[in-house]
Amino acid sequence: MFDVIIQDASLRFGNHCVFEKLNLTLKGGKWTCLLGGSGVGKTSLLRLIADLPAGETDGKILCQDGFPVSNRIAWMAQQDLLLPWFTVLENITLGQRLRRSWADILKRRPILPPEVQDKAMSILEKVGLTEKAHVLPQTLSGGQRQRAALARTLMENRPLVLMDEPFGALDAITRLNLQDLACELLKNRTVLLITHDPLEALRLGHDVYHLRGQPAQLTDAITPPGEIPRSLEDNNLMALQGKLLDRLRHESLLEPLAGEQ
Ligand SMILES: Nc1ncnc2c1ncn2[C@@H]1O[C@H](COP(=O)(O)OP(=O)(O)OP(=O)(O)O)[C@@H](O)[C@H]1O
Repeated sequence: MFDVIIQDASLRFGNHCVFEKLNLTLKGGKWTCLLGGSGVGKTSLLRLIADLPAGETDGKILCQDGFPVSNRIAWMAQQDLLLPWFTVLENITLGQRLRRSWADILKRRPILPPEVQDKAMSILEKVGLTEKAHVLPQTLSGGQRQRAALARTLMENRPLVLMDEPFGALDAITRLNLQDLACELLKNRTVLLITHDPLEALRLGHDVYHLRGQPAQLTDAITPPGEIPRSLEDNNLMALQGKLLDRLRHESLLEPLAGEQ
């Protein structure tokens, strides 16, 4: 487990400075949650960490252990990005399929070696999708599709997991269940989760940040007490949610006022 240090990150699209000299440490093996209004720069920050930038960028992404961050990242998005013509099993082993070498192909090695297939089936069992391994994604519910996407993320077995509103489109109960499942299965990974839901951030985040303004800046971290996923019956959580909602609402009320001046 290693910290990921984002140092003096800047992003600009022409005259639009999204953020400038932004600093953030993702603690090793912990969940960092990021809230913020639409268009403030959350996804852009994720893309910058994953080295998928658009626009002019600056700054450094450092791993505490000195190794580069590339090849250590798994990504989970709001859209499950399952390929409709592949079965669930084929989808979750997509990375392994795409990384087949010419030698594997020329030597006619199986597309999925037995050990990869076993690992995939064991992950599908963990996310409760054993029965769905050989069906197409179109036959799955929204929650099942996101569980398949989580399984694909787990197949990649990367220490740093970047999640861009992965539960945003789900109903409240499915969302809570998937939050619990993700917490269990991503234990000891370093996770950066973007969400619009303060309760989700407070249930899952060891550190919760709010990105606001233009150029965007991070507020100080909120560090709710207790293990994650935190219980909904935790009074602390509800009190913090109230404060955070107030802060987020205050920001959205300020925006049109600033525009009027
Ligand atoms: N390729 C691009 N070219 C120009 N501007 C861009 C590009 N990508 C993003 N932007 C701008 O950068 C800003 C930040 O976008 P970003 O997608 O990071 O926001 P966000 O906080 O993730 O928003 P949301 O919560 O709505 O997804 C926005 O103003 C957006 O219009």
